[in-house]
Amino acid sequence: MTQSLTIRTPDDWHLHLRDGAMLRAVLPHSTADFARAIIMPNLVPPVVTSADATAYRDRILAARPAGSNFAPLMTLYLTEDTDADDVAAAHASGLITAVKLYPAGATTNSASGVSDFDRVQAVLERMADIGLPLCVHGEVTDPTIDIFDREAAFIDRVLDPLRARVPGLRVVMEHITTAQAADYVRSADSSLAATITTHHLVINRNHILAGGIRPHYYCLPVAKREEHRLALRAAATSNDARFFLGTDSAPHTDPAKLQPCGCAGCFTAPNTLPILAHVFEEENALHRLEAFTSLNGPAFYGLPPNDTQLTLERGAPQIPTQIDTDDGPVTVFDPGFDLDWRVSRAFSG
Ligand SMILES: NC(=O)N[C@@H](CC(=O)O)C(=O)O
Ligand SMILES: [Zn+2]
Ligand SMILES: [Zn+2]
Repeated sequence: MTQSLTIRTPDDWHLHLRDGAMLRAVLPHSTADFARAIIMPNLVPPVVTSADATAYRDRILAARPAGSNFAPLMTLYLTEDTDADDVAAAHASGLITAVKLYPAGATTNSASGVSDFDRVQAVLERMADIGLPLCVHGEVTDPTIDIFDREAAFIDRVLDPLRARVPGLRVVMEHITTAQAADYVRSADSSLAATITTHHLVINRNHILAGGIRPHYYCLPVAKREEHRLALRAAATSNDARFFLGTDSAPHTDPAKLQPCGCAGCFTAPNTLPILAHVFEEENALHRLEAFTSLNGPAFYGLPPNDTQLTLERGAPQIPTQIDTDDGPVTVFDPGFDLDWRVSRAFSG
């Protein structure tokens, strides 16, 4: 039985850090295990301009624990009024790594997102020209489409036409939850990739709804049938470079989750690596964990992999069930099984 595994330090290609007290409380849980992360821009108000991104990046840098070199890779929130010149300048200066597309109304804080795709065509064409990736929350917002079908419908109705209208645009389908999304990524060329979350490798929709409703498992896109979870496991452990980790760690306070209309999001930053080691070991794919967490993402984004290392070792990790923030407690995602891998802190700085 493998007792330890040393890999290049992972990156998180989809992370919500929030702001203020929440940022200060959750950030150390990412800086402990990850060297870089793509920072989601769905603050209230959203991170829309390069000036917004500069200010947010500075708040993140200021909130890092002493000695941390964690690098926030900033994104801009695409709106129908986004200025292509501002985006191009933010890319040229190295400020941003991607632009994020939220269909208006699809998820948490997406009201400023896109309804009329004609209005973002020029920005997308400019992004294709300069090689700046578009990260996509891939769900249709048509209320007549069943929530469990919204990702698959998005591929046919929105994403495939959009990619055809903007040839060369590099796209990341974020937090994929279906076999259809994994198949679509495989069917495309290397301009298309996908992030897969920690929790979607662990739960299916029964975990949310059977035997009582479990708000802490509610996230968007909502977890689907078991066959889709298995398809995501197959994709994540396949060594296909188009699939990589984006935790979508999305903290909300317990009062915000545990109410008649609770918020969507799972907080997975503290225990993602122990959970992934468990999942990859179950799939006899521990030797492929590094590609998923540390190699495929940098390759897609044209960045070098980290030159530092992280060691996972056999043993129960010390992970709180809940963390305290000045905004209220935040519950850590419970995988529903005992963890037998932990990050070795012996050599970490
Ligand atoms: N995934 C979620 O359920 N929630 C995210 C938004 C998102 O990534 O869609 C959040 O910001 O809380
Ligand atoms: Zn999303
Ligand atoms: Zn997210």
